[in-house]
Amino acid sequence: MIHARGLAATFVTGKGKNRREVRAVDGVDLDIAEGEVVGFLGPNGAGKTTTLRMLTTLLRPTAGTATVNGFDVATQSVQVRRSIGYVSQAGSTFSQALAGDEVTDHGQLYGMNRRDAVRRGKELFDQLQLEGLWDRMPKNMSGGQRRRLDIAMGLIHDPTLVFLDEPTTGLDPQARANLWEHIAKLRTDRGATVFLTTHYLDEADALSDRIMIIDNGTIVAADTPENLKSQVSGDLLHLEFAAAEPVSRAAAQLESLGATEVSVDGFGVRARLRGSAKVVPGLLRELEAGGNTLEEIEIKRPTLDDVFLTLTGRSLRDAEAGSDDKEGSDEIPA
Ligand SMILES: Nc1ncnc2c1ncn2[C@@H]1O[C@H](COP(=O)(O)OP(=O)(O)OP(=O)(O)O)[C@@H](O)[C@H]1O
Repeated sequence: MIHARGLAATFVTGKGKNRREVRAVDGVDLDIAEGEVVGFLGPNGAGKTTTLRMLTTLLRPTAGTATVNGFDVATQSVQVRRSIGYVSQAGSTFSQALAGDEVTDHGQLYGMNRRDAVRRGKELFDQLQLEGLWDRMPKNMSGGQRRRLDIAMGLIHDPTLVFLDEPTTGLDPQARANLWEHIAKLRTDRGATVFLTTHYLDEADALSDRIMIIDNGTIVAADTPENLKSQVSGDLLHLEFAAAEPVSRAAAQLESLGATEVSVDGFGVRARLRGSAKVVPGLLRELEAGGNTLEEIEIKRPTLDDVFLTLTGRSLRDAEAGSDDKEGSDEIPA
């Protein structure tokens, strides 16, 4: 469905001695199979949107190659565009037209006749919980409704591959959860392949079969959410005892089981342990057999933020806080 090799985009900003090159995407390889939902995760400015714009032919790569649905993004942009759905970060609705007209016009842009576009648009309004909003202007809709309208526009011509750029940014938690359901249905109900960018860890985790993490224009990891979490960092284990005596024994036992970051604090022991579900029951049995009373046990599964931290040495949230704003410059691929 999508194959890219060495995809790169360099922007030139400023003039004269202020001239600067920004390597927004720096040699990305991608292989996305039919029916996959792939989450493209990374902090602000990591290169997500730029990659997406190259794959959707909105931006010509500075280097590298990519095919989408079998079409070359550099030489067959018309075929690529006709075969995909694209929902941009900014949305594609003009506020002065009625929602139904926008969707219908969009279908006609893709070569549909008006009757088919209206029929298909109404079907999508039903599926995306936009019933009754056909004659409403998008500017009078809620953020979640507008985002669902954007998705209806992206789906009007029935694409099998859908690109969503930060679909839930700016929505409240309820509207986000609602949109997640609709995104999940793109695959389950329509068999679509979905490529979505996000900087929300929970969103990538909840929706994706596979996650690709991009940082500074380079892919730093690509795997299922579960594999990423289990390979990169262990579960965080916290055992709390009723007395001090068993604490050091438990710590030694954890170390012998391969735990890392083992630390003792009062009557408690903390450690990171891979595959704790398999190891902890035996450990508890041994501790109990030795007459050690456990007051509390807590096991925290690693999050994607732990994964990002292990890979880059920064938390995704810190990376977000420290990221540059967009340059907003002339868009000149170098
Ligand atoms: N038109 C442009 N001119 C100059 N630099 C640009 C341009 N577009 C993007 N960049 C820079 O390229 C880098 C990658 O930007 P990109 O928008 O792809 O990141 P992103 O991961 O999508 O971020 P966000 O989550 O904020 O959308 C950033 O440093 C950004 O400032």
